[in-house]
This record gives sequence, structure tokens and C-alpha cells, in this order.
Amino acid sequence: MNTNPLRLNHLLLPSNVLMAPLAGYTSWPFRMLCQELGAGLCFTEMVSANALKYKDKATEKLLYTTREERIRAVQLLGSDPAVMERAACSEALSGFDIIDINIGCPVPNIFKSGEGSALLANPRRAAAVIRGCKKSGKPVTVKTRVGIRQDELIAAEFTKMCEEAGADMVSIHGRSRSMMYDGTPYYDQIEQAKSAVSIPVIANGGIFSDSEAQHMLEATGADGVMIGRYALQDPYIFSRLTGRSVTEDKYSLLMGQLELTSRHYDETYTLTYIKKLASYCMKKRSGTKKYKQLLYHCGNVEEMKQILKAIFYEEEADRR
Ligand SMILES: Cc1cc2nc3c(=O)[nH]c(=O)nc-3n(C[C@H](O)[C@H](O)[C@H](O)COP(=O)(O)O)c2cc1C
Repeated sequence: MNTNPLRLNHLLLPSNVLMAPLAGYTSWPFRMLCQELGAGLCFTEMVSANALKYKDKATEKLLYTTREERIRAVQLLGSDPAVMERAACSEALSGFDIIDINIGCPVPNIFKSGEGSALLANPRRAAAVIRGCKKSGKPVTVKTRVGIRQDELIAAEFTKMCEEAGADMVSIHGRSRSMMYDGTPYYDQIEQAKSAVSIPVIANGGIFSDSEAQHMLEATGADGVMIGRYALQDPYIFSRLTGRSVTEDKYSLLMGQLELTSRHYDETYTLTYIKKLASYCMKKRSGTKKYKQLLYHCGNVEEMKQILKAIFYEEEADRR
């Protein structure tokens, strides 16, 4: 695929293949991995603007980053412009370069509270939220969907509103809220949105292979693509699409993630994250039930190393 660096306000993203924010996965270790493999930008998972004021341990973990992450993007969830402005300008986010606003989350309790994809029905409020976040002086990006219902798709007008309110980039998940995470994305909606604005538009949704990434780019004319779930099962998609050479096999990659996570997070967090990631990495492989059981009963990091070795090193060696 023809990939290239992407200008976002004053920042130059090294590639136009982006990693989607994924709650429970896109913590600092996984973002570092995607960066190493060629992803142009990664986002924290969504962080509630309201929760920021409590400074609790869970939010602290979500916001963990280091200078080794070259461009740091935090995603905020909220619908009160004043609260969002305060969060975007807060000391807690001072280490981040980009503020991304979640206008796509379909989860019922978030939707009912007027946040996430509910803001698609309230463009004036969404515009005020964007203007509030812009007070941080940082580039502000929006991640949204093509609409709430399939019979009322509004990608072009909503993206135009985002640009007018000051957004520096809009990533569009080509599905409506009602479709949740399934079904063919509306490529035409993303294409119309791209034609309506001059800021970068990123196309997201349903990319599960290199050829689907290529197709997404061609069908929408977008400035880049954003990959979500598929990157968990095959993070190498970033290196293939961007032409970056990588020698590490899956076993070394997972061991690297285990080492990195255990150095920066507590053991409970490390084990939970590695169990989920290793399970994703086993997708499409047969006979993995016994390994999944081993993974889920594993109680410490040393034991986890042995299990990863059995699954990803010895198994692979047997196959060769
Ligand atoms: C487990 C999971 C967690 C997600 N968390 C977030 C999130 O925190 N913020 C967000 O904007 N989107 C979130 N999404 C949506 C993804 O970023 C992406 O838009 C969606 O999965 C479609 O892309 P894909 O088909 O490539 O996975 C999440 C999706 C999944 C499956």
C-alpha cells in the first residue's frame, strides 16, 4: 500500500496508518509496540473528563505515557463543554500532544448520558466541546461515526461542523451507532466527508487484512486508515502496510510486551493485559483451548513466560 507521512497541524505523523483507541488494550505498552511497527499515531483508550478530577489510580494508568512515545494522543469522553475544556487544559494531560474527542462510543449507558455517539445528535454541543478543548492550544482531533441510525447518515455535515469548530483531523468509523461493530462500513459516507473538508480525514472500520486497508483508502479517498481489532491479532499489519522491516516473531513480540508492562505496571494489570493480548494473537489458530485455559489460570509473570514459550515458541517450532 502506498503510505506516507501525514501532517496534523504542526505535527508530522510518520505514517498515515493509525491505531484506533481500544478500551482495555491501547495502554502505553501496546502503543509503543504499534509505534515500533510503523503506526503513525496511537491513542489512549477513552478517559472520562469527569473522572479526571478524582485523580484515581485507574485513570492514572490510562494516562500513563513516557517520552519514548513520540507523539502522545489522549482521548477524552464527555459532553459538557466546560468540563471538557478544564480536562483538556489540566495538568494531568500536560504530557500529551493531541486531544482526541470521542464522538463515537455506542455503549448504552454512555449514549444515555449524552456522551460518545450521542453528540452526533447534538452538533451545537459537539462544536462547543471542540472549541473548549482547543483552549488547550493543542491540536484537537475527533473520532466519530457516520451517524446514529442507518436511515440518517450525516458524516459530511458533521465533519464540516467539526472543521468549522476548529478540529484538526476527523477519524470516521464508517458504521452507524446502531450497527455497533458489525456490517460493511459506509465507504461513500467517508468519501463525502473527505470531500467536504480540507483537514485530514481518516477512515476506520472493518479492516481485517492488508487488502481491506488498501480498499478502504481507495474507496473513500481518505488521508489515512485507522485499524482497530485486527491489530490485536496481527500487529504486523502496521509494518507490512508501511514497509517497515521487522525481524521479531510473535513470541519475542509478546515477551517484549510482558517485560515492558511488568516494568511499568503492577502484576495484576500485566497478567490481565497479556492474557487478553495473547488470546487475540491466537485467533485463527486451531486447538488453542488448552492454551487459553493455561493462560487464564496463570498467577504470576514467571509462569506467564513459560506459558507464552509453550504456546508461541515450542508450538511454532513443532510446526516448522
Ligand atoms: C474492545 C473495544 C474497545 C474500544 N474502545 C474504544 C475507545 O476507547 N475509544 C474509541 O473511540 N473507540 C473505541 N472502540 C472502537 C474502535 O476504536 C474502532 O472504531 C472500531 O473497533 C472499528 O474499527 P475495527 O473494525 O478496525 O475494529 C473500541 C472498540 C472495541 C472493539
